[in-house]
Amino acid sequence: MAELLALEKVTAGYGESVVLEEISLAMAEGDSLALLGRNGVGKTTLLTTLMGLTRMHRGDIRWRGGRINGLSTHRRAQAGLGWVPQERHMFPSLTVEEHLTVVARPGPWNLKRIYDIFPRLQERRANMGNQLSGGEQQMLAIARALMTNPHLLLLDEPMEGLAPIIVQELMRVMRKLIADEGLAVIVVEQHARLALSLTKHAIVLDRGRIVHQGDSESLMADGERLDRLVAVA
Ligand SMILES: Nc1ncnc2c1ncn2[C@@H]1O[C@H](COP(=O)(O)OP(=O)(O)OP(=O)(O)O)[C@@H](O)[C@H]1O
Repeated sequence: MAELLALEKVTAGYGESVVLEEISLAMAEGDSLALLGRNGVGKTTLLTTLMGLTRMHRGDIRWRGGRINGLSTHRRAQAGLGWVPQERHMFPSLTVEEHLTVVARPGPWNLKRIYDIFPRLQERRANMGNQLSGGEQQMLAIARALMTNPHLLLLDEPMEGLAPIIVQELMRVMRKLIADEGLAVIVVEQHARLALSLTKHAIVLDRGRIVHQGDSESLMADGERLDRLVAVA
């Protein structure tokens, strides 16, 4: 499989402060990566660095063969990086359908396919952004990123604060996206086992450095190691 994304010794942070140190990783087209680690170790910062929102001190980011270090967030989104931020960023004055249509770009994902995969959003198509439950907002945040027809979806704690039944529904959708649609994803998750069950590969960060890199299945099978690395309950 062709290389989709590669980070080479990326050191990045905010202003003078360094949060990520010497991060190197590579993903192929259609690959899926769980990004794990305790609170505050730099997982969100890694996603925002991919989107060009932090200060890169050193290193290179390669995207589909070209260096993108200097590209703006907007250009990265145009190049196929789809970001679903933790805060979801819904607009109170737009309907569900407007959230989806304003960002639409040509490609396999369109309104019909989005409504097929998220029937709940079709039911809510005329509701405003501030009239949605937390679960519906998360579905809309993912759907909106899909409407940009990304080559890689970056998901920042998609399950956070959601009821178990909604988590199940989102897991079903994400499994479909990854396994059936072959969409490449990076998923940051506090629920390590959920993220590992979805993905092929896993990375664990600690204090801004990669402390484990391997396939998700073996990390899942080694519960003791997993608990030690991410301190899950
Ligand atoms: N905008 C910012 N400006 C300065 N420092 C920041 C900023 N955002 C995050 N940090 C710092 O960067 C470090 C890593 O934070 P980050 O949010 O990337 O971690 P995380 O692993 O995603 O944690 P969490 O699971 O709590 O979201 C923390 O020390 C945090 O205080």
